[in-house]
Amino acid sequence: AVDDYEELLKYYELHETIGTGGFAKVKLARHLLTGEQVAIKIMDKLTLGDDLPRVKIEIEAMKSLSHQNICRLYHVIETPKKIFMALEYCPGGELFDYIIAKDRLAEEEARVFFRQIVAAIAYVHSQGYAHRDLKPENLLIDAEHNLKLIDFGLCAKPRADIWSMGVLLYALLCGFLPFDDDNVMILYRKIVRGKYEIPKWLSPGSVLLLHQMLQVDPKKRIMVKHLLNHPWLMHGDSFAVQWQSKYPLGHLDEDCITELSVFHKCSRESMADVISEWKYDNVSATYLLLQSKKAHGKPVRLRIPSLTAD
Ligand SMILES: CN(C)C[C@H]1CC[C@H](N2C(=O)NCc3cnc4ccc(-c5cc(Cl)c(O)c(Cl)c5)cc4c32)CC1
Repeated sequence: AVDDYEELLKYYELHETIGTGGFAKVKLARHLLTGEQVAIKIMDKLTLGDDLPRVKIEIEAMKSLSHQNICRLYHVIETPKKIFMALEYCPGGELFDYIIAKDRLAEEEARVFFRQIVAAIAYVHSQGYAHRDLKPENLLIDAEHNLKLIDFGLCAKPRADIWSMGVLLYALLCGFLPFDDDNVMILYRKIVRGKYEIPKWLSPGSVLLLHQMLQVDPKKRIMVKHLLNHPWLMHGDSFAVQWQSKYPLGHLDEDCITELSVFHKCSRESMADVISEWKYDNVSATYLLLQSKKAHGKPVRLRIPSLTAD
């Protein structure tokens, strides 16, 4: 249905499909005003069926999550038949494929990635959410080799992510899962039994941390706040994990407001008021993509629409 794409094509140039999620297709696109690449997650409401509430949950959660290790939502467009989400593009693909390609990661590289995962989860929990679907497929690698958490379709208010982070750390360090089986009942029994293989290459520090995270009894598991300055994460001269967001929603960037207010021929105050409404329309997308350009050392400049008509 071309008319469903009419609104999207006002603001983006669509390119090839770069991936498929469970009930979504993800296409590469370019935001016309800023020239920045984005990933457009395209969902058909009819085929979504009972999964529609899950998409609404993901959208509401992502609107309030602004963090350097969480895939940023820029724009939401809903038409009679489709839902489009313009998201931060991550050219490095899935962490899952990265681990497979390298067989397993050295402890130093695993530590750098795991600190980013702990920062993302500490931030998500500070906003009152739990991701609840943490796995290597849901962590993408951006252009600067940083991790970005995606797929908040299962997130909810309670907190339940520590054990999953233990499985993630095990996968980073070992290249395979601590509990695995094709038969789901056998897998379930392995999980509740809580016993897993400890390969010879694991350091004593990592064995201890895994033990503290993979406790079957939730009450015995380490808490996120104790992870932030855990000896394994602080190994060497590293400092505690800085989990706070570098881009809090409440703080607006002056340069981006200036460029937008000049472009829209309005005052900086009224531009700041419009941005602060966070409608996740093209104003939100343009502001966030200008902020991203600035963070990557690119000029905070918009393109004149007539020149983008080519
Ligand atoms: C669980 N897996 C199978 C799902 C796949 C879906 C395609 C993904 N993908 C690529 O395949 N190539 C490159 C690529 C680049 N930038 C992306 C940015 C955002 C998302 C994204 C974000 C959210 Cl929040 C979300 O919910 C979903 Cl489904 C996708 C995917 C990207 C991507 C990788 C994970």
